[in-house]
Amino acid sequence: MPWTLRTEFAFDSAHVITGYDGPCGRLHGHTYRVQMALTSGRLRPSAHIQRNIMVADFKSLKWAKKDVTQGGLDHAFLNEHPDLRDDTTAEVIAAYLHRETLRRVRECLEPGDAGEDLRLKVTLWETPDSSCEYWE
Ligand SMILES: Nc1nc2c(c(=O)[nH]1)N=C([C@H](O)[C@H](O)COP(=O)(O)OP(=O)(O)OP(=O)(O)O)CN2
Ligand SMILES: [Zn+2]
Repeated sequence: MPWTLRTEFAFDSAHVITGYDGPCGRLHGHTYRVQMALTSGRLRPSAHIQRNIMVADFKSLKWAKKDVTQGGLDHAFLNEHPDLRDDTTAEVIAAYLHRETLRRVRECLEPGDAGEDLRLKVTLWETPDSSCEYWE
């Protein structure tokens, strides 16, 4: 694929891995770091520009850094999130970020463009030395 768009951001959230026999089973928080890598075989317009000059708008990959009251994951209690609930591992959060980001990117495509060439890899760091990658 000719283009890979990469962007990184962070969000701060609290969580409990429900049922975990150890410290992660108690309420605690992380500054999660995320890298989104979106590969594409062609360039497209975005919500802000009509010419075919973007893989996707960087803004569309960074929705999760918004406050939880604005639809993101910042300053959230992740266990209250309807897509996460008890299972707030890095694996489950990374899969959710992947699913929701691709849904949002596809929602912005022009009629007739299914975005079959788009491939997304999400890397989520829960701590500076522990991360999870999710891609299809
Ligand atoms: N496969 C997974 N294992 C663990 C996860 C996870 O999401 N997936 N999460 C946790 C806890 O949330 C914990 O807060 C993070 O674990 P860890 O990297 O061990 O963090 P520490 O900084 O506390 O590590 P130490 O090196 O032990 O100090 C646990 N496991
Ligand atoms: Zn944790």
